[in-house]
Amino acid sequence: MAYDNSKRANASSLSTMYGRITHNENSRMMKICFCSDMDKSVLLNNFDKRGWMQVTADDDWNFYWAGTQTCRNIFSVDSGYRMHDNQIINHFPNHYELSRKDLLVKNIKRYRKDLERDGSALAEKVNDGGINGPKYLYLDFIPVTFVLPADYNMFVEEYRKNTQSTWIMKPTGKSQGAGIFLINKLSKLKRWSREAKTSFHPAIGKESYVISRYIDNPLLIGGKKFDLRLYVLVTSFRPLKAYLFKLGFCRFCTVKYDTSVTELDNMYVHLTNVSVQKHGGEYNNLHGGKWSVQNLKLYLEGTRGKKVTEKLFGGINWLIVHSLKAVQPVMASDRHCFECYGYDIIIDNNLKAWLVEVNASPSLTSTTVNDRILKYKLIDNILNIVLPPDGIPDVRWNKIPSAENLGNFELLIDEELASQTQEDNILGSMTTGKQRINNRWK
Ligand SMILES: Nc1ncnc2c1ncn2[C@@H]1O[C@H](COP(=O)(O)OP(=O)(O)OP(=O)(O)O)[C@@H](O)[C@H]1O
Repeated sequence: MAYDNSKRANASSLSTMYGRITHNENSRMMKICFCSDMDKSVLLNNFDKRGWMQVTADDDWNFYWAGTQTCRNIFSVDSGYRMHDNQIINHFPNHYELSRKDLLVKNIKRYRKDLERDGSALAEKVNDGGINGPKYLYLDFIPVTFVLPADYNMFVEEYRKNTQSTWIMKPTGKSQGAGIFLINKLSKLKRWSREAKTSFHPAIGKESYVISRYIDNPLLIGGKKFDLRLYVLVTSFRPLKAYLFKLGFCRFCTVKYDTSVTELDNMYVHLTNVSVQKHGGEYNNLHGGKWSVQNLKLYLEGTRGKKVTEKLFGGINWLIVHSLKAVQPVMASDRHCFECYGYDIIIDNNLKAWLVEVNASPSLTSTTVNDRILKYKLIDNILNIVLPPDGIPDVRWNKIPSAENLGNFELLIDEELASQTQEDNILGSMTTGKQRINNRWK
């Protein structure tokens, strides 16, 4: 879709009907015009409930729930499109700095290096005697990852340090488990490269992949692997303002976890994506292999204790905040934008949380009744946070929602409100005092 200013002129039919929405008394009577690339009931029902009117992208919209590509088009220099103060949109133009697997890793690695160079205590390293050398004490929350083909030689070096490790290969440009496979031998990677005609020679390779150390000791419940899907709303990157939706869920594999080599290609054992699991014979349509985060918390408090459970969830908040801080310098923090990210997190059996991926367009498809309720609430709560108290999109608003408008979201960080305090709180909920911080990550 191409955008140009002439389209804004074409939008006059609606503008004259309702008038440009401005912050005067009349505006309170006016309808909000929304545009959506997605035909999802959880979205449309929410807009409908608010009495909003659907318009096309060529009209003068106030609120756009767009696909990532549409958003990039709108912000592209070529489009010449200028948003006015009463327009907001659900993506940051370069969200891919966080949501593309290779860029996420690159940004986190750079963030750690920058902190290290600045002598920050956050970049402290510890030598746990492992063959892989010193680890970051507080920022070791992504599995060791390389981008292929660019980092092939570095990967081989790492692989040779421990040839017993399993690795997971993921194409950077795909989702829903497509093209993912596990390897436990370099020869398997080489064979695949030959068969797929994909060269891992840095100068020749075309499609890019990430290869990550496979977390082979996931926390199992009922013998099955699961990951967490958490929703994080960012309303600004500079200053950073982020909220965590408390109603996340676990997504379970349908087949019991099994590390034997014969099961390495069995994706029902290893990949937690619903898009993969729903094709399995064991998939349950009623609960969809999902469990609420609240249930997980109760289960962990009962089986492992309250303290370690709190520490785990503090650690999750910590990794979310620092993944956002890692992309903060490179994100175009346009005031018209907000974004709801789907965080995929795996917990290992030592109750350590690992960030697997961040999705910029988490699925709004509902696979179960509970799913529909949850996603409807998610959208409702997002709207309450991104809209000023009078409900009219306005980029001049200070983006400080009232406590009652947070709904099921909790504030993770608002650098404008109290920069250090919240970070301390997050760290504090993981542990208190330096010594205990050290213990946390040992
Ligand atoms: N390093 C890892 N260790 C263990 N399991 C992993 C690892 N990376 C990914 N997985 C598993 O593979 C699944 C798919 O990985 P990932 O989410 O990165 O890919 P995707 O296909 O892009 O998924 P999505 O549709 O969520 O975008 C994860 O949900 C998780 O179950």
